[in-house]
Amino acid sequence: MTQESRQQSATYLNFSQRQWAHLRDSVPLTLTDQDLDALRGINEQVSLKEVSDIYLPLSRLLNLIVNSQQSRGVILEKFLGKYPSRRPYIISIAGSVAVGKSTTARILQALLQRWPEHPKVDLVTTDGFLYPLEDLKQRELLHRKGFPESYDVKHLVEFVAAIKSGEQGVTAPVYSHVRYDRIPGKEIEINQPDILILEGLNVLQNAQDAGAQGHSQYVSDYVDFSIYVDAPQNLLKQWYIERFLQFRDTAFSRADSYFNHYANLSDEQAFETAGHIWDTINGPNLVQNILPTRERASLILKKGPDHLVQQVLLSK
Ligand SMILES: Nc1ncnc2c1ncn2[C@@H]1O[C@H](COP(=O)(O)OP(=O)(O)OP(=O)(O)O)[C@@H](O)[C@H]1O
Ligand SMILES: CC(C)(CO)[C@@H](O)C(=O)NCCC(=O)O
Repeated sequence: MTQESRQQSATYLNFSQRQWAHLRDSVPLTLTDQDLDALRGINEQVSLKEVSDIYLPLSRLLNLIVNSQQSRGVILEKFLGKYPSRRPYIISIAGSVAVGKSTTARILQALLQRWPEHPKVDLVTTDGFLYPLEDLKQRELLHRKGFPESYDVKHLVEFVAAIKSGEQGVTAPVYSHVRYDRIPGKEIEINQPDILILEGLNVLQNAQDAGAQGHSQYVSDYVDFSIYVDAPQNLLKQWYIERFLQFRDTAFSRADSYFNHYANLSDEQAFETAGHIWDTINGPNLVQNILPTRERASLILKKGPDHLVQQVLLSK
């Protein structure tokens, strides 16, 4: 047994893909045609078998956990004589660049919204809290994009704290992968959701991390349930390069794309360029700042080839 699997078996219940898929059987869950259309719109590459084997049991688990928090509200109501103010349940999704955090987050949002008890599920990515590109350039942090120092952590924590305390009209900047920067003047407004899904590289970071020190509070202080999407590093690099090649043929050719000059790269040049960005930025960030936070997660989804989840680890 490796040190990694020994550590994980001490703190996590370990399910194979098949064992996990069975856990949805106890409550029959069916998807309507409308649900299926919505899910296909999220990412055509995700198979519906994957949705029902992996994400439906996960949405069932989350539904049970959120309900238990709502029951706690009822107990407090009896004790206090009034229902405590609404506090959104916060689920975070962490993991490497290109592991599929956004896709996982959007699938979960769609599935959780189907449960009658908590229809309002909002989704925010921490990408919006990266410093603007100009600031990153001035501070010579462009080659550190995604590292802890490239985020406005104070702003991010204030945002999450305001949502958790039940405030209305809480806003966040919006990031665009095409522009490679936040969109000037554009904001997302969050209004007392039942559940907030917060997705980003840095959501499990805290004061123990060398690169993330110097703050009095962290996002993880406000998170109720955390998910880490995991995959072997060779696959992550491959997925990053594949996405880069896809973008070269689509988004990069847009006039407002930061990577517009990459649109005409040959296959070989694009492969080289993406591999270099991975080896110099995203790979080192994964090893130094993201992977060390994995075992803090309440649940780990371990992916293999084709993005298929092969193992699920649930914190004991
Ligand atoms: N479940 C899945 N099945 C098949 N392909 C997937 C799945 N999830 C993600 N992908 C593909 O993997 C790539 C990365 O996915 P996504 O953009 O969701 O990752 P991310 O972790 O949010 O990345 P980033 O941090 O760079 O924004 C995309 O090309 C996407 O189409
Ligand atoms: C925006 C982040 C940091 C996270 O999603 C990432 O996609 C990124 O831009 N990384 C920097 C290196 C690169 O261009 O991939």
